[in-house]
Amino acid sequence: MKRLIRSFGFAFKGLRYATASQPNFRIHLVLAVIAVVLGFVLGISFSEWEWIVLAIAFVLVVELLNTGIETLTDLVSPGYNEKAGRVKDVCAGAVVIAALFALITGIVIFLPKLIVLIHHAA
Ligand SMILES: Nc1ncnc2c1ncn2[C@@H]1O[C@H](COP(=O)(O)OP(=O)(O)OP(=O)(O)O)[C@@H](O)[C@H]1O
Repeated sequence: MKRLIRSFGFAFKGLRYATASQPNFRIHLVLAVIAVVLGFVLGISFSEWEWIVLAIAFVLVVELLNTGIETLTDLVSPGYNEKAGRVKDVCAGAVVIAALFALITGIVIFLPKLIVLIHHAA
């Protein structure tokens, strides 16, 4: 049990580091909060919540792995190295794919409901 609590402590240290050092991670956290608030306000269904939670977790996990690999790359190759650059570019590509997935999920779920809401308000 003590080991488990210690492991959670390290994990939270990693999350704190990513939040403090990565502006992109903070932006994704803010967008996640906005998506959750919109989910409650628009009263989305259970299966829609599943997609939103999946999209949020997917983006944050990919962003964390990107941060970890970036840090490791800087450790292994502090100077200029073409391959180090390629590693970071590929990881950045993974973040873009995850973010696009989340954006499309958000549009598919929220946009029709927002349009109905705006029509009712007008
Ligand atoms: N050691 C290196 N050798 C060659 N090119 C590098 C190196 N480090 C970074 N680069 C290039 O610069 C780009 C930006 O790298 P950087 O380390 O600044 O990450 P970043 O995009 O600022 O990431 P983040 O904003 O998530 O911290 C990389 O995608 C890569 O193309």
